[in-house]
Amino acid sequence: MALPAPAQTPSGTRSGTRSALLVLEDGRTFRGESFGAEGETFGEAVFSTGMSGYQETLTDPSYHRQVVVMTAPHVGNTGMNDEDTESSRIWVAGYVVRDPARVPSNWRSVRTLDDDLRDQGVVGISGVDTRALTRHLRERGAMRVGISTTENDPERLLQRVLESGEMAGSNLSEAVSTPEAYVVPAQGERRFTVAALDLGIKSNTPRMLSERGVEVHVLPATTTLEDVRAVAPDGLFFSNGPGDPAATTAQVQLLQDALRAGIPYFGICFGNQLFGRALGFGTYKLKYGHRGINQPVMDRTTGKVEVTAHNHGFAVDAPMEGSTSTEFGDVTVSHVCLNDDVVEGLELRDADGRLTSFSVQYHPEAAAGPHDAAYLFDRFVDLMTERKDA
Ligand SMILES: NC(=O)CC[C@H](N)C(=O)O
Repeated sequence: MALPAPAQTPSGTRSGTRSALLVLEDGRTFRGESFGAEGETFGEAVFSTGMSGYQETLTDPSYHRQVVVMTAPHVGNTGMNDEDTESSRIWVAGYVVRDPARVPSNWRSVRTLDDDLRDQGVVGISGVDTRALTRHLRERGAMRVGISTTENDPERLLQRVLESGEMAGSNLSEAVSTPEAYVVPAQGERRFTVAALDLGIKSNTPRMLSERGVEVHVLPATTTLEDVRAVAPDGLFFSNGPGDPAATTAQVQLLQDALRAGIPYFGICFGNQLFGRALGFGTYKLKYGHRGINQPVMDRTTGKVEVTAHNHGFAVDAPMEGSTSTEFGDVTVSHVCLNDDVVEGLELRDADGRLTSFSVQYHPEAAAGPHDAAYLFDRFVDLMTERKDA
């Protein structure tokens, strides 16, 4: 017997009755219910395996132009709070969930996930078999997708999906970067100054540097070497960010100039890919990428395995064994993903074998995520300390 419909929707829950359509670029179609804003959206369909941290995922600028499919079946259970956002807004182009929380419950929750998606105009879909969708993306690879609450015909939506932009070849850094430079002060005594290029930076990165006595000058993506020098930095940092590293040239040149000037460098994710390109390696698109908070990585310099947060669809193509000599020094692959042997870190050493710069493909700032890799911020501080003492 069918249950009687509730007399009214309890406050804070989704209305969720309008139907929504999802069409992948190879024609596979899913039907579900509208979740978040109504309308139509397009992007690259990717899946994230994180069982928590949806607020940090949604607000990570690296997801710009991507439609995120959550493999965790229940999403929104702890609502949205005012502390965990990784930037000023939700960046995902669309959101796909199986079973949204009807009543969020957490002492910090101030809004529902549905409210925030709707208020920020982010189109989503719920009630989708996210296991089937994820398996499809895993087998066929990441691809373009459209979600619509206004179109009922899959063929017509497919046409628009095929007209939408591809991720490969997209340069998106300037679309997400800060328009103006700003400073995150060091906590306690200021020990170092770092110039941090914002290519889509997450709030937790300057926070983790500032906790280590670093004054962080967050600079726009269009920054020149003169702007970097004006900060008189002890180190240069390039953040995570959206888009195809192969479509980014100005920042690669800036990094090469900074390396020639002898400024120690640390890069995260997109910052690892641009470091790879600056050193002369290529980058390539992974079939479906790594997105989640439990990816095993080995630090080959210590042999230790860490459980890490990932969000990348591209990777650096560098030789796993031996070192490669470049005009900047000798490069080795310092970290590797134990799931699929993808390059997860690079290390540059001078002729005396001293570390001069390094980067990782994953997220030591890990918000949300395990904090196994936080030691990398200490490694950057140690590198700047050695430079200062030298
Ligand atoms: N999180 C990131 O920095 C992502 C880097 C790049 N856009 C990729 O998808 O691989």
